[in-house]
Amino acid sequence: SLSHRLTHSLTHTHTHTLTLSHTHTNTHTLSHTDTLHTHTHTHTHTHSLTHTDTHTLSHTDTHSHTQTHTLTQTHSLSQTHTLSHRITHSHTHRHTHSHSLSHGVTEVLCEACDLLGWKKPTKIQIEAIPVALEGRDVIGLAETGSGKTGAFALPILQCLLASAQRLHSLILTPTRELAFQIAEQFDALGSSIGVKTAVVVGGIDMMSQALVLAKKPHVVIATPGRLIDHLENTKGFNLRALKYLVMDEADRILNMDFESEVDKILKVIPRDRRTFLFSATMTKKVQKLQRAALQDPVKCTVSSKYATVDKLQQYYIFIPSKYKDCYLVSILNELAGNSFMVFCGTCNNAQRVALLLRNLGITAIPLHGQMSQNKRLGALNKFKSKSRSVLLATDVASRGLDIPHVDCVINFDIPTHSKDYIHRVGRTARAGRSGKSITFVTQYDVELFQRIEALIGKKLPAFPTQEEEVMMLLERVSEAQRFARIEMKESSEKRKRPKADEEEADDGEQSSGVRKKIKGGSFRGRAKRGR
Ligand SMILES: Nc1ncnc2c1ncn2[C@@H]1O[C@H](COP(=O)(O)OP(=O)(O)OP(=O)(O)O)[C@@H](O)[C@H]1O
Repeated sequence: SLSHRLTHSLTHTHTHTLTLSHTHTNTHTLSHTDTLHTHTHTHTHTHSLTHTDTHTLSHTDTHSHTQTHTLTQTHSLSQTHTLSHRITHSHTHRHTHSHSLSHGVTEVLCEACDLLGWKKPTKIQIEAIPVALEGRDVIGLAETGSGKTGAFALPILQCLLASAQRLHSLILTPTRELAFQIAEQFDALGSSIGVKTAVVVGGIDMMSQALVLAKKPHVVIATPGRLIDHLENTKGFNLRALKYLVMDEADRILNMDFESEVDKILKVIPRDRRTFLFSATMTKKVQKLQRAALQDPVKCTVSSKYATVDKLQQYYIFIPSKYKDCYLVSILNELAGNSFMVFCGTCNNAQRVALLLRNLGITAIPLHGQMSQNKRLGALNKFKSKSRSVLLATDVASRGLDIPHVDCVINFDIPTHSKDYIHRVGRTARAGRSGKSITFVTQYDVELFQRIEALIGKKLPAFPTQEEEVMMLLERVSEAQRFARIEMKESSEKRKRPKADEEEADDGEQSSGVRKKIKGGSFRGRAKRGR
């Protein structure tokens, strides 16, 4: 009965020769892969026919609706069981709401956006999605927090809907946390159509990742180093059938740090693929962009120059280097009740300042590259769930992390690369919310600060502080500094000892408890202007 229906449907389609021949061309190209994929694509072919057919017939003939259903069931015989099954669902939907497509995004994905509370597409999504759906390569440049992830995830999901395939897309990101976050967004948008994702990042057991990869997910989200590891060492894993490559934070991925990794990856994925580059700051160096091997890309630029978000109030304070800790404590105290991300230049300083703040009763937690991956995720989750109000981070957290409730970003150590400034302050004032940033500028940082102002094309106002009040904290901050130094020393000795339980720095939450030696309760309770 199946074949009968198929023939029937084909007959129908034959009347629409134009569309059909298009589908045929497609199949032809695709079948030039290995045997396994020819198999999958045969199904895709079937599906495409159905698609064309349904689309045309649905305006006139209700009967064709049922027909499509049966045909798509054929499709679900392929490996991609769940996805295909849901595809049926989406098609059925399309019949009932054939006009509620938005910017070319199909109904079922629009519904997933609705569930996330995305009422209308953001500017970059309006620009990039239709172009990506046309099958073009895209360079997407838009300010922080403007929904770039959705701008590349939706077209990929839609492509998967049209022709389901395992190991279909690869998203490269510079940091582990960002990889998890992107996977969450793919899962949220794609769960109703059964999309399977895998996160492949360092700091996590290779074996368990290999098992996940053996299940052949549709979308792999990876940091470059660990992906290479798997490409080289995990049997049966390859990306030879890849359809989409995305470089998120593309300027960073195309940077020197990832040079050899990216080159290796590009060698083992098909040339005949789509490539998307997205970032809030993009390299202008054509040479670097060429490395991504884009084919006639369309540039979707939403912000002119390196704009920071309108709803972000940016300040600086000019202070002597030796009083930085004191000013930090004073500002955290003055703006108590908010959530802060405080950026430090080194892992060591992030750790030190976290201990110092904790000694003063402020719920602070560090996040940096010398912590174990478990601790890193733990710290992020504690901050996300608001059980810690201050996250002390290095630039490992400056890009991409989407934590909606961050009210204030403090550049405790000024960023040495001006572009990092844009990414750091972009952790607040996301998706239309407002936020504040304060950059500490010491006698040593004037030139760097001027470079930042030139990059963003703005002169920043000074953040108002009362010097005398700040200085009143000096004694207590000095005491806390002293204890933090002792704790740092203790934990570094612990690490040096053989058989230390943890090789990497921990987050200090289980540290020696020196802070208990500082008498009295919480710092805030006693501060002059505390609230
Ligand atoms: N159409 C939309 N409507 C409302 N919110 C959206 C929409 N698209 C994305 N968002 C939300 O906006 C937030 C920021 O999105 P996203 O993380 O993709 O930003 P980004 O542009 O990648 O930022 P960054 O440059 O910092 O990486 C997320 O919480 C996301 O859920």
